[in-house]
Amino acid sequence: MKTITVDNLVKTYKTSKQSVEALKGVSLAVNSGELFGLIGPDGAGKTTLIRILVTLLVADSGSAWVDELEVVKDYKIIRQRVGYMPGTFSLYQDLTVQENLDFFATVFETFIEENYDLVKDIYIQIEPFKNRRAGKLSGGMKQKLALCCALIHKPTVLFLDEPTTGVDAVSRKEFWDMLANLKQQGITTLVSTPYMDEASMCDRVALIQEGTILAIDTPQTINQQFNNPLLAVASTHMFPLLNDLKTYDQATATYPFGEYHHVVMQPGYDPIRLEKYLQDKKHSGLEIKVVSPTIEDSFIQLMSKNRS
Ligand SMILES: Nc1ncnc2c1ncn2[C@@H]1O[C@H](COP(=O)(O)OP(=O)(O)OP(=O)(O)O)[C@@H](O)[C@H]1O
Repeated sequence: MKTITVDNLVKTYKTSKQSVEALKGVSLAVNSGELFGLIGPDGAGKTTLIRILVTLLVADSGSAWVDELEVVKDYKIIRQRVGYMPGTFSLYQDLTVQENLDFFATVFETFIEENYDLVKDIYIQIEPFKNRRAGKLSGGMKQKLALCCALIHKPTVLFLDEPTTGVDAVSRKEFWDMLANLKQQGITTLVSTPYMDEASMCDRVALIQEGTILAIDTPQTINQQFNNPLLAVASTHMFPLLNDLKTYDQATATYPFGEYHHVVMQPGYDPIRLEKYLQDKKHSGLEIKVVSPTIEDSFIQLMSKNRS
């Protein structure tokens, strides 16, 4: 069963100076119980799509359904069924943790105790700070409180807009563990993120760029479509190395990747010729190794194909 269906959505923002086509005919479907990632850089259209699905924004054309309800016609019922965590911290900074929770529970005419099983794991982590004002929490704790508030009425579908942006690595990991737990409880989640490495935590992902979906599949399947040889290259001077690799005729793409530069090579490239080329350019401490593509490499390839 599909819990979210998006069919050819178009949304253009018009200002007096310019017109921005934020969604250029986006279609996708999220299965019931799925943890679905919407992955894309800043400005890709993630927030626009989520805001249409949670009924806060109306598309110019196309249609969308959440929990088999149409987003424009059935907006009132959808608002009761979904949990939504916007990208910017949207809780009351001057209220304490407990007061924020009580407030959201009251709005949805429920009590924390009523759906305690659902929020228990998260609530336990924020409980020690329950008398602290929300504005004084760390980034990771703010995210946990916002997630708890979004879950308080036991939604069937959860929409999370960049919940891990600006959050430290440990809190990011904890957050994804919480999402995996919610999946066990049958909640369908659509989560957006600019971090490509987070794709591997999702059942399926859609890669979005400039309002266009470039791929929708499991992270594994997307990765299998990367079929060029890939090298990781390092030397003592990484910046000139990057420039020299970019101008090498058998390299189709070069980009910094952790401690190395990743270089996508043409099929049948000559490894000895590459090494000689870099030695002639006076690079010392050269390290060249063949590596397997990560999901990030696959996304970078898909995005550069879309741009060219
Ligand atoms: N209210 C608005 N008025 C004009 N342009 C807008 C408005 N909201 C978004 N945009 C533009 O629409 C495009 C898509 O923005 P959107 O916020 O949906 O992207 P995003 O993937 O969520 O990225 P971000 O993380 O930067 O929010 C961007 O070019 C953005 O500048």
